[in-house]
Amino acid sequence: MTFITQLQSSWESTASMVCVGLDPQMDRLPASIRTAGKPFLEFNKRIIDATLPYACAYKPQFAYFAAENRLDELLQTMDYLREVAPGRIVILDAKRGDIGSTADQYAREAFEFYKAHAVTVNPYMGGDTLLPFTRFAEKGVVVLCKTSNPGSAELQDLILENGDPLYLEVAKRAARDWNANRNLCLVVGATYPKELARIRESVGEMPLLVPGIGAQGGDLEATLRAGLRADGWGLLINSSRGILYASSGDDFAEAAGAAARELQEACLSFQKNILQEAAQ
Ligand SMILES: O=c1ccn([C@@H]2O[C@H](COP(=O)(O)O)[C@@H](O)[C@H]2O)c(=O)[nH]1
Repeated sequence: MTFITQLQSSWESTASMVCVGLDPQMDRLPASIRTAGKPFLEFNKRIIDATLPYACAYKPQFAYFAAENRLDELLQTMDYLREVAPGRIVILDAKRGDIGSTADQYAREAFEFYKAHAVTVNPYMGGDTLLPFTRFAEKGVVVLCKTSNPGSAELQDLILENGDPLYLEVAKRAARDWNANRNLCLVVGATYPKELARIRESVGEMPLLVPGIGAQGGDLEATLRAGLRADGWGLLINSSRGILYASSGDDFAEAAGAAARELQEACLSFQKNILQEAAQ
């Protein structure tokens, strides 16, 4: 099954567009988990179990595991997700990008070693550096386009000779030139709904991974209005800290489940209103 088919099936079967970010940070884990033999794995398992009914996707962030020398726990988290969440999409957020020969190794790492359904990549070295990823035709390649951080305008909003900002050129090339295997998705921050609307207009039905809801303060309704497709899907709404650290106590898993549920319900409620308005 291709990534796009899997993603569509995941949206519809879970009735959710929520992607739970797995960004375990040692100093934010509850004391009872911090002392476990494999604290990141233990934490992730509890979070996954609690959020599973409300999530269509999970996004482990590579840096959190690498910084603590806990990549074995990332691998075990990936195994656990395959075991308990078979219908969910797993995106390895590693933001890879390098010359082709090295990118080949990054692609093998994401798809063969970690067995992710998709990986995030940085396109700013050029389209040739995406090929090692996109040649895995069944896998998803999630290309940074307009990122959520406050400084993303510094380079991504630079105006080109054709009058377009750079991020829009990236979106257009993704839709026109880089998507031969129909396996691309773009990253667009929820902190930039106007830009999100311009990107949606340029890329047709392409799925968009949208971080920035929760801890970064993105506007959920504006995001959905800007980016939902006519079928009511098309967006993966990521929240990491807003779900993982909804409570710092021993009730952290219940609190994470409640936060994921609240986000899922808010998405569905906005989705319903937006589709109803479009039908009028
Ligand atoms: O533009 C981007 C691209 C990636 N991210 C990643 O998403 C999560 C967001 O975490 P929150 O705690 O929900 O803010 C994190 O893993 C980032 O590395 C992003 O935020 N913006």
